[in-house]
Amino acid sequence: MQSSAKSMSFAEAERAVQCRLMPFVAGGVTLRFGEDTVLDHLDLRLGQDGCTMLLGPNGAGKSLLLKVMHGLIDPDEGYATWAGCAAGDVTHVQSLVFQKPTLLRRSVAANIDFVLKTRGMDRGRLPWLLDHVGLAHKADQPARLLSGGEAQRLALARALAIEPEVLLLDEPTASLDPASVLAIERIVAQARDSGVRIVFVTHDVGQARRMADDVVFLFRGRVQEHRPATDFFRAPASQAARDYLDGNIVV
Ligand SMILES: Nc1ncnc2c1ncn2[C@@H]1O[C@H](COP(=O)(O)OP(=O)(O)OP(=O)(O)O)[C@@H](O)[C@H]1O
Repeated sequence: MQSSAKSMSFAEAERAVQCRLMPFVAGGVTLRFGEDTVLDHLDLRLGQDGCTMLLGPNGAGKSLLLKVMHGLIDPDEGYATWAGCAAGDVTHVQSLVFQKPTLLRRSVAANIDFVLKTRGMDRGRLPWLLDHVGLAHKADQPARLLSGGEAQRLALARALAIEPEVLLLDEPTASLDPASVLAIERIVAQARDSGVRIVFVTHDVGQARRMADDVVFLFRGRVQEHRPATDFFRAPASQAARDYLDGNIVV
């Protein structure tokens, strides 16, 4: 029998390693809490590859948008789809990592193994995952004894354990020291290079410059700008983005 790889054209083979969940398309996404409209007719389209950095001032709606993308919150109006599928139907091929990881009161290794087991993944990947995030030497240590940076690396290992097509990151390096920040960025960049689509919320403009392929700038629940990173950082189009990058207060 001919192998499927051999029967594919080059273009088909190239498509096969791309993320099958893309594009992400949001149209008219509106979310209200009482009188407050926190996402306001938000439109967004994310293409096939790379790392999208989601920037914007406090309260702009970045975390809520990630939750809508991950199907944790249904908008009051509008739609959010991944390759045409409702966000809530594809959570099994997405991982969401928060600023403060919630770890099980077990060993480092058991935290990862739990995910592999419950998701029916190959448990033989455990040593590779531990090594990949630089925690092999801490495998048997209780997870609660990890430093902040190590705990976040463990959270990333668990997120990667399911072999996600999309990795959503909500300020994963806030409050980490520079070396830990770079360690996390390296792991995320490797995931991106292996075809995982990344959407990354940060307030660290240096990090955004290092990591971004494109930038979505959110302001008052709307997408104010969505542009290639080089264009955005060279000449942000909106006053709000200019103020944000200049460190002026924009609320
Ligand atoms: N459960 C909730 N009930 C009421 N208001 C909420 C709720 N969750 C979020 N909000 C409000 O929605 C707005 C957007 O919140 P969100 O957490 O998405 O902001 P953000 O851009 O991630 O901000 P930050 O940079 O400070 O993390 C904020 O004004 C917040 O107070």
